Amino acid sequence: MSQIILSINAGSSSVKVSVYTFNPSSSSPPKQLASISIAGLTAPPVALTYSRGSTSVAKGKKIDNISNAQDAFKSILEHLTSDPDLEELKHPDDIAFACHRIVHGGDYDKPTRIDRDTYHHLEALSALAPLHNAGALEIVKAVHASVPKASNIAFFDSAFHASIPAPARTYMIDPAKAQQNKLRKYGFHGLSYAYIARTVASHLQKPQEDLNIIALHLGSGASACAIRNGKSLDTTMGLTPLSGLPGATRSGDVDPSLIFHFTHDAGQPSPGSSKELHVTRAEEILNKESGWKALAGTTDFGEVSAKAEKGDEMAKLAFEVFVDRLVGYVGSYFVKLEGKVDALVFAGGIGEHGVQLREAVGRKVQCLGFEVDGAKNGKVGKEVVEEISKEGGEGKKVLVCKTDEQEEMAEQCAREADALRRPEGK
Ligand SMILES: Nc1ncnc2c1ncn2[C@@H]1O[C@H](COP(=O)(O)OP(=O)(O)O)[C@@H](O)[C@H]1O
Ligand SMILES: CC(=O)OP(=O)(O)O
Ligand SMILES: [Mg+2]
Repeated sequence: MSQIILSINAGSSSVKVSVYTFNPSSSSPPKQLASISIAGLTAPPVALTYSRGSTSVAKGKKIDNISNAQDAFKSILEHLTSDPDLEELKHPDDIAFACHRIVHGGDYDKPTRIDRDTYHHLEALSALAPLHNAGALEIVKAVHASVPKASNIAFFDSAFHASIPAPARTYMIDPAKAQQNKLRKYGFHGLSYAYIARTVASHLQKPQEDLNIIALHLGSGASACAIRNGKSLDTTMGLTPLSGLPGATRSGDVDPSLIFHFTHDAGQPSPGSSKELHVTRAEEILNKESGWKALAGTTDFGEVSAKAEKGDEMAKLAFEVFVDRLVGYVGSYFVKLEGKVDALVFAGGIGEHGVQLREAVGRKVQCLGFEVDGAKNGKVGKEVVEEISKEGGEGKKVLVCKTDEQEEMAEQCAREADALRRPEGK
């Protein structure tokens, strides 16, 4: 009999949920029934978008009285269970699995059922990533209360990077301190990179074990990943999602001593800090008050690109800083992969929609054998993976991949459903 999977992706300012059905006794992949999101939690208006199959039911509909991830999830569940046309999901008890994207998974390297012990482990881990894990854990609590029959499964954004070798994941600091405080590179966006590796291998008709790519996940948080033989070899985010590339509100890499010249309050708790959620002023400035919002005044990279084209100096600078850092990592990863690269892959909101960004990066990495075709770049369609490189060339492809973290969780959940399901009576 078919079962329902709810895939929940709690971002810093939005909650996205996709609903899937799958048959545990068949090997067919899960089928998406509906997709719903509430965005604008940190910068109102709060807006709901809902589609069922190919029907768009609501797009950016303003909703009131919601300001946190937990309330957003409750409202989403209410919308789904009260939609008369979503016949497979009439009651919370119809949900067999609730999949949660947890950004920081510490040493966890695979999907894990959340029981009392794992929940406490995850709470303790939040100290390493207070800005990223807190919303997701709030939703785990809400699901536990309102969907009591579901098996809750944690999918970690860091798990895909468990294969990064020691020289790339070690910081050159006192090893005893590093071990004691778990200070190392973890890496994030791993669900997205797992999806990219799987779908790009299939597009190139190669076994995933033979796939070598440089993948760029560019959304409000941005990172790059060198993938060798289908596994993560290195990535730009580190102990937390702050390092590496800049983002919408994140600085990316800076000299670590910069913050003491920026503010004398660097180590003080930020005004938004609470007993449960300890965030310093330094973390707040570098995570929430930097990036292209600081330089160009907007978190929307589409707007940065449009303003840059019209000659706005600060938007142009923000655009060029991003390109500068991106091509630096592409060069570095090209060397780490010893030049054996099947494709450069753009993904995430900016990777999918940023025509100017892809063109600008393409121009600078041409020396490595990647050539972006202007016409193809301008008309990327709806396929999961599309080529934007020139025919012929040196055989190094440039691709755009419509990555989907919710679908990746549903796929992995369906594949391992028997092992992940909650034992009877627990
Ligand atoms: N036309 C566009 N050109 C460049 N960037 C765009 C365009 N449209 C959307 N974006 C960017 O995509 C981002 C959203 O990407 P997404 O991967 O969904 O982000 P999130 O990290 O929130 O999951 C937006 O914040 C915006 O910066
Ligand atoms: C890990 C991370 O930065 O996630 P997001 O891009 O969704 O904020
Ligand atoms: Mg994202």
